[in-house]
Amino acid sequence: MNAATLWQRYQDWLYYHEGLGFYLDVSRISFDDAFVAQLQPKFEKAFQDMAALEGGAIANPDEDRMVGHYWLRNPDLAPTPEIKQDITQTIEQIETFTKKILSGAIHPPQAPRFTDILSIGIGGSALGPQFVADALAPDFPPLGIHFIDNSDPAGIDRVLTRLRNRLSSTLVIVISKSGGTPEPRNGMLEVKRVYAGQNLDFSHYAIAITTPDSKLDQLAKSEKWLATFPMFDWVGGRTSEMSSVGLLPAALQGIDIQTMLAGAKEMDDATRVPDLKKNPAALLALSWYYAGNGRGEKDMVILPYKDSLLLFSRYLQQLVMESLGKEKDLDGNVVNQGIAVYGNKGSTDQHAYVQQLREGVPNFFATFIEVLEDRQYGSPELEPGTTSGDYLSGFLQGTRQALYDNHRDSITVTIPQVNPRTVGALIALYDRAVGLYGSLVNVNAYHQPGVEAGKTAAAAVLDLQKRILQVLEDESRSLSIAQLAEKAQATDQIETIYKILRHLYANKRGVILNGNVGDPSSLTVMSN
Ligand SMILES: O=P(O)(O)OC[C@H]1O[C@H](O)[C@H](O)[C@@H](O)[C@@H]1O
Repeated sequence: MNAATLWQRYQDWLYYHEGLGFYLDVSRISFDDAFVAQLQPKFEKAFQDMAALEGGAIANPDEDRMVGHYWLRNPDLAPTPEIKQDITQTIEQIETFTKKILSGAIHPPQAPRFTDILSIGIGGSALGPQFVADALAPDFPPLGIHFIDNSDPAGIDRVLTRLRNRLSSTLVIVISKSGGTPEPRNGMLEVKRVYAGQNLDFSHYAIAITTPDSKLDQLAKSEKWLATFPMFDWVGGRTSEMSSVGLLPAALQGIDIQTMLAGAKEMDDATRVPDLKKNPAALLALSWYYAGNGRGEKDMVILPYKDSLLLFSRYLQQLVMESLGKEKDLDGNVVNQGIAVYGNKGSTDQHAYVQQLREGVPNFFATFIEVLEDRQYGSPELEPGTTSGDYLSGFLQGTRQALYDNHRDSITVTIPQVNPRTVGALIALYDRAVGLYGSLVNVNAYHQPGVEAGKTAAAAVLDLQKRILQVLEDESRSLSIAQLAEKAQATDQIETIYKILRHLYANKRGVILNGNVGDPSSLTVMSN
C-alpha cells in the first residue's frame, strides 16, 4: 500500500471520542471491506447479546449468573431497584469510610492515623487494584499500598518485613469474591499471626471485601473486623475493578473514584453503539478476529509507552485469557479458543524482545498505547528542539512503522493523559471488546471452568501429603519411596510422593531422606 492509500485508510478507520480525547487506529490491521462485510452478521448478534447482558439476561449460563459490571458505573442500567440500591449504597459506604480513615476519625488503637494498606487477594481480587495503584496513585498517597497476592512464604515475608515498623498503623484489606480461595486465606492467616506477634488485635485493622455470607464474610463478622464491603454475585472477579474490590483501595490512596467511574461510563456509552465503525470496542474485536483468524492464532502484545501503564498487560492477561480461553463453545463443541496476551512497556521492550517481533515468528499482533501528554509540566530540551518525550513518541512511531513494513499488524490506542477518567475508559473498553469477541467466537466469556482442575489436583496433593506423613509416623523406620507409596495406597502417585518428600526435606519438616536425591530409586525416607 503506498503512502497516500495508507493515509486514506488511516483516516477512514480512525475512531475519535471527543469527550474522552480518545483515539483508536486499526488501520494497520490488514482486513479489507469484504472481511468486514462478512463479519457484519456476527456483529449484529454480538450487539444483541451485549444488550441482553446489560438488560440482566443470564449471560453466564454455566454458573446461572447475570453479568453486571456495566451497572457498576451506571446504576440506572441495573435490572432491579434492589441491585441499583446495592451499587449506590456500596459506593456511599466506600466514600464515607474513606473520609473517616483519611481524617483519622477511624484510626488504629495505637496511632492517630492509618499510614499503609496491605491488600491480600489474588487474580481478579488483585490485578485491578495493582494496575490502578501503579497507574494512578499520587507520588505521596495518604496511605501507601502493598500487596500479598500469592501463597509464597518468602513473598509474604518480604512484604511484612518492609512493613514491620508500621504494622500498628497498617490497614489490612482481605479481598476475595468467593471468600474461600486458599491463597488469600493463607495470606490472611499469616498476617494475622504477625499482628498477634506484635500484640496487635487484628480485628481493629482488618476489612473484608467479599460476597455477603461467604466464609470470609462470616469470619469477619464473627471476629468483629473493622468493616466489610460487599462484592456481588453478578460481578466476575476479572471485571471487578469498579466494584468495592477496586474502588475501596483506590479511594484510600486518594484516587478520584467518581471520575474513574465516569470515564468507564463514557466508554460504556461509546461501546454500546451497535455500529461497528462507530464503536471502538467493536473495532478492537474485529481486529482481534482478523489477526487471529477467529481462533486466536496470533498473540496480543500490549505495548504501552508510559511507565505508569506497565501493569495493564498483566491486568489484560487475566481479562482476556480467562474470558476467552475456553475448551468448548456455547453449543458444546470443542473449539479450544483464546488469545494469548503479553507485554510490558515501550520503549523498554524495544531493547528486549522487539527483535523477535520484527523478524522472528510472525505469531502476534501489537497494541501500542500512546499517551499524548509527556509529563505534567514542561520538558527540557535535551538537544535543540528535542525532549525525552519526543524520543518516546518517535520510538513508538518507529516501531509501529518497522513492524508494519515487515507485515506485522498493529493497533494504536491513544489517550490524552493517564488519569482516572482515561484509566476507567481503558478498563471499560477492554471489558466490552472481550464481551463482543466472546460472542463472535460463541464462547461463554464469564466463567472459568478450567481453573478448577488445577485447584482440585492441588487439594489432592495436600491430602496425599497428610497421608504419607501419617504412614511415616506410624512406621518409624526407613522406607523406600516405592514402599511408602504402597503403604499410602498411592502407587499411581509415586512421582508426586517423591516431590512432596523433597519439598518437606528442604524445609526441615520432619522427614529425613537418605541416598541420592537426584536418583529417586536410591532414596529411603523416615520421619524424624
Ligand atoms: O476473589 P476470589 O473469589 O478469591 O477469586 C480470585 C480468583 O481466583 C479464581 O481462581 C478465578 O480463576 C479468578 O477469576 C478469580 O479472580
